[in-house]
Amino acid sequence: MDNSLIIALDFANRSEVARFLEPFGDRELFLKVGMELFYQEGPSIVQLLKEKGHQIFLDLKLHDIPNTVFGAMKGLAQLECDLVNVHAAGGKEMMQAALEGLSAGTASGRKRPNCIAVTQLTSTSQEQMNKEQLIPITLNESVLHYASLAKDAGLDGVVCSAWESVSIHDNTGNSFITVCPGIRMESDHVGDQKRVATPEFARNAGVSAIVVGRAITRSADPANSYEQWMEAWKGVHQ
Ligand SMILES: O=c1ccn([C@@H]2O[C@H](COP(=O)(O)O)[C@@H](O)[C@H]2O)c(=O)[nH]1
Repeated sequence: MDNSLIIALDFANRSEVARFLEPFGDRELFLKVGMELFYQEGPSIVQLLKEKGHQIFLDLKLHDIPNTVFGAMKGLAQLECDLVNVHAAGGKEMMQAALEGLSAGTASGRKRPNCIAVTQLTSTSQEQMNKEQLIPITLNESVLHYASLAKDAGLDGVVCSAWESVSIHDNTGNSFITVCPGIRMESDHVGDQKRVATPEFARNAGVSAIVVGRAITRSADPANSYEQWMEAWKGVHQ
């Protein structure tokens, strides 16, 4: 997990994924399969990508009653992904059920996937949280609260913005994973993201892994773009 750059495969189907991955050749990557791709292609897309040696973050953000999340995670565990997630807003009991489901579905002798909780989506602003979610505290406080809840539930880390990573690590310890989307180069379009940060900022904030989607997937030269992102993220020439 440490210092990974996870590419968000926000594509509609496997043909688009194959076209995107073609220029990377045999390079083994850390790939995120989210709702768009999974709902179209189902579990077989995960199996296909794993057979090619890629690590997988299955980003389905489960949020339901504990019993349902238990059953869903038990099934998802059989895909043997590296990382899965839930929404912390589902509560501590739901997060514990997610872990129990993962353990129940993981074959004996295998390590269960890491499980992390979304705190506040990186597309959420302070104003939106206060006015729409009616949470009358600062966004940073809300993120820290959800991170503590996730830690108490036994989860391995959280999804947050790079801006919150230092305070989360201060509160929960450095081994608690912070996975951060909303990463942009200075010149990139922010789009629908609200809490954005550059890869350099994320590195200096001790972020465990960054998630990069459109800046790479919509690039005219994705393999070259990936190299540039890796340089910016790691701070060295690969
Ligand atoms: O809080 C969150 C949780 C998940 N995401 C996901 O990350 C990528 C970001 O894509 P970009 O194109 O780099 O903006 C996308 O798949 C989201 O579903 C997030 O952005 N924020």
